[in-house]
Parts: sequence; structure tokens; C-alpha cells
Amino acid sequence: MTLIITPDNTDFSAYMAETEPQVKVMPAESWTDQLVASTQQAERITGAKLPWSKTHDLIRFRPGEVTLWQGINGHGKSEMLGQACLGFAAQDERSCIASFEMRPVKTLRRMLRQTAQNDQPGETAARRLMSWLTGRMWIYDQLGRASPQALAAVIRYCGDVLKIRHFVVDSLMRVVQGEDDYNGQKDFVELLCRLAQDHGMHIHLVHHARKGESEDAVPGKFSAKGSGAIVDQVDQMLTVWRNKKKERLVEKALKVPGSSIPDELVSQPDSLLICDKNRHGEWEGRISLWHHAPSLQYTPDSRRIPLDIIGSLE
Ligand SMILES: Nc1ncnc2c1ncn2[C@@H]1O[C@H](COP(=O)(O)OP(=O)(O)OP(=O)(O)O)[C@@H](O)[C@H]1O
Repeated sequence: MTLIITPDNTDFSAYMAETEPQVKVMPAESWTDQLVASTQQAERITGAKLPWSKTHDLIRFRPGEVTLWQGINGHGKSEMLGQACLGFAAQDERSCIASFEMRPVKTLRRMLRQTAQNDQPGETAARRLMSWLTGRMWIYDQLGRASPQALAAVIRYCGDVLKIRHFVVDSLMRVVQGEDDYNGQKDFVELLCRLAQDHGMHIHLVHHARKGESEDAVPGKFSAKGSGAIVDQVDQMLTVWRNKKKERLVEKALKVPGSSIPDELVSQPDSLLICDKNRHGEWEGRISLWHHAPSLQYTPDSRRIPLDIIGSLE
């Protein structure tokens, strides 16, 4: 089974057509079993988890939903999402990454550092990762752009044939050309919501945020570029924000010979993951994360201890 899927090695033509809507009018009592089951798992939060236990009761990724991952350029959206997909793999949930901005080997190299927990992983670590990812992760190899229809065919194929549970689209602007094509953006996000529901998968859609006055200001719900319908339609919205002000202050503090980083700076998060919209959960708020540079991992506290993503599962 190949890890990298391309139009050259996979025939997506059978998946181009939209399926006919199924009969959706049903008697209310046909949901009896589901309703009864829901009373037995009241308050139980379901869905795939992020790698950090402090997020488990707050953010989840359920089948049939779409999460928008927004952030300013270079603030770590792709890297954090890559780590999240490794976490999904560790939960035995299959992912497919469609990154139109990064070659598959670069995406995999980041994951190699994240799983090896250092910046010099060798051949053994690379082979171990690839063997562990077999049956857990796929990459759609398409740099540049894809049309919404072509991408939809890939998603249908991934749902039907590969039984993918998490599909990453990185990023929206690579599929809908034109920042002011508001109708195109609305239609595309609507299509993703339908595909997520039809195939019982979670779609993670990466999107750029406007910088605003400065990168030091955390982007909010209304900072997403393009149409307001993007945020309106998704189930969940997460913002990845990098604390560049801290990076500048640390650099400045370390310029003084013999100095160390002041405690109040150490305890400040390197990045925030902010939940601004959570349609099926109650929690909205900020999660502090610290970036471990050698492994490119986000870690849950200022000790910056990378997680053993593969080892703990073998
Ligand atoms: N808190 C942080 N401290 C230091 N480096 C960070 C931090 N967060 C992210 N980075 C680094 O920033 C770089 C950019 O990350 P990434 O490519 O994931 O960003 P992005 O938001 O997806 O960017 P783009 O929108 O341009 O695709 C990576 O090299 C990553 O290691």
C-alpha cells in the first residue's frame, strides 16, 4: 500500500461525481437507539485527541466535522497539525495530508524530527517512522494548486477506499484562487462540510489570518482572510499564534554576557492554540504550549520535554 497518492498512481475519476443525496426524511423514532445511547454517555466528550493531555477535555476532532486552523504566515499551523496527525496515528486513526505548499518529503522530515525527538535523526529512525506510518498515514502529492472538484474526488477516494478519518487541506487559498472570491470560498467550505459528513471523517482546513496591526496581536475570530462564511460554516475554529515578542525578548536578554532568561519570560508560552468556536462543545479559550526547537514538537509546559509519540505505543 503506497503512502503517497498522486493522480499518476491513483485513478480518481470514479470519485469525481457527487453522490445523490440519500433519503433524509425519517420518522423521529428511528433515532431511538441513538437517543438512548446519548443518555448513557451524557457529558462524555468524544473524538480524536491532541497529543497533550491537558487538552483532552477541551478540544476533540469528531467524525463528520470540519475544523478551521487559522494563523499568520509562519506561526506554526502546518507544524502543529503535523504533530496532531502523528497523535491521531497513535490513536489508530488514519490521516491523509494534502499540502499544496510543501513537498511530501519535507512534511515527513518534520515528522521524523518530531518522532525521533531530536534534530539529527538517522536512517534507523527514518525507517522506524515509515514502518510505523504504514497503514496510518497517506500524503496527497500535489504541489501548487488543486481545483475544489479534484480535491473532492481525492477526499471521496480517501473516505471510501483508504478509510481515512482525518483529511488535512493545507491551505484553502491553494484551492480557491482569489482572496476576494467570497462565493468560491463559501462553496468550497460547504463542500468540505458535506464531504466530512458523507464520509464520517474530520476535515482540517488550514487558512491564513490577517496580520492586523502587528504579529504580536493574537488574531481573533474575525481575523480570517476572505469570506465570513468560512468561519460561519465550520464546526470548530482553532488559531495557532507564535509568541514572537517573547522570542525577541529572550534574544535581547541573552545578548548580555553571563545572563540567563528571566523566569517570567521562561514561563510565558511560546505559542498559543486558541479555540474561538466550538459548535458541539462548550469550551472556548487558550492553551499554552512551548516549542522544543530540536524536535520541532510543541510541548505542554515550560520544561519543553518532547513526547515519545511512537515509543509509547509499540
Ligand atoms: N513558538 C515557536 N518558536 C520557535 N519557532 C516556531 C514556533 N512556532 C513555529 N515555529 C517555527 O516556525 C516555522 C514555520 O512553521 P509552519 O510552516 O508550521 O508555519 P505556517 O503557519 O504553516 O506557515 P505558512 O502559513 O507560511 O504555511 C517552523 O520552522 C517552526 O519550527
